[in-house]
Amino acid sequence: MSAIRTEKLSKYYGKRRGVVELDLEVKPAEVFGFLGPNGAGKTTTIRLLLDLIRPSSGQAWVLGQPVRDNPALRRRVGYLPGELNLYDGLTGWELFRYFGRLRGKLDTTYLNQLIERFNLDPTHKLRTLSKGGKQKIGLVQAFMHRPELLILDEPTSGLDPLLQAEFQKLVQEVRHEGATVFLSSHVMGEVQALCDRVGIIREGRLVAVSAIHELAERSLRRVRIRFAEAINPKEWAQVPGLKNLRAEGDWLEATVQGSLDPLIKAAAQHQVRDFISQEPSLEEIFLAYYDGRSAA
Ligand SMILES: Nc1ncnc2c1ncn2[C@@H]1O[C@H](COP(=O)(O)OP(=O)(O)OP(=O)(O)O)[C@@H](O)[C@H]1O
Repeated sequence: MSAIRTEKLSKYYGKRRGVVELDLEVKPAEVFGFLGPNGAGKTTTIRLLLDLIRPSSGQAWVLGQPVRDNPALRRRVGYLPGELNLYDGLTGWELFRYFGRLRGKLDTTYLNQLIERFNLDPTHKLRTLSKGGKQKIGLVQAFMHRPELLILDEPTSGLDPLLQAEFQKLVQEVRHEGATVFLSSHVMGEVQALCDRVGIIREGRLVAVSAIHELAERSLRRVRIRFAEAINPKEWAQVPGLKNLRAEGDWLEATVQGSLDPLIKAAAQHQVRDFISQEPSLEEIFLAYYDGRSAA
């Protein structure tokens, strides 16, 4: 059984494209990252999976069941919406109690643990909280009933680095307990740190699904190294994986495809003053992906 499956799932808002013929499969107990630029269709997909909006055509199944008109299924799923504004008039506690009642039971021990881990004060009304404060409430309510599947829309947006790390730990824990996590993001680093596989959506269409290590192998990085003395450009032309190489005086710049290891080993033969490696943007990852395909 798949944790999530969609078959030719499409959604149009009038004539506007939401998502187009999406065939998606997420396996049980995997962490799946759904990656794409703004407006690509991530939120639309998530809302379709939760039956919050209806598809124009196609079908979706969650935990082996059709999502349509299936309130029992919702209790088995934890959902973090992109925006929690609907509940602005409630305090954190009120929101947790409300969701606890909807889902039938409230494990207060686990809830209190989560509140502590996210360093949360649930006594304030949501409208008075910062974006990060609301995000913490949203995360706690998504995890608090130990759902079998978590569907999280941009889960770390607004979280400081410490809480991002706490979130990553929590995801790994629930996954070890057998839960599946589906999360959307437009930040490559977060997806790389957390996910087993990633699907890339662009203009409403799923353009690639790949294991995270394959994506990293294909991705490009811009590297700049400054040495203690002038270097010989010819030496660097031999290093595998370097493209767009420029070597002048005491510095070198190159685009590296895949592993940085050969370049680092070559650089280690000299005295290095500075080393800058830029994470590729989503656009560069897409380009590397397409380059890889056309070369294959
Ligand atoms: N209620 C709506 N009415 C009309 N068009 C919509 C509606 N919701 C989304 N769209 C359009 O559908 C497309 C996909 O939007 P969606 O919000 O799913 O993208 P996203 O990948 O989640 O982007 P973001 O990262 O900005 O949240 C966009 O072109 C958007 O303008």
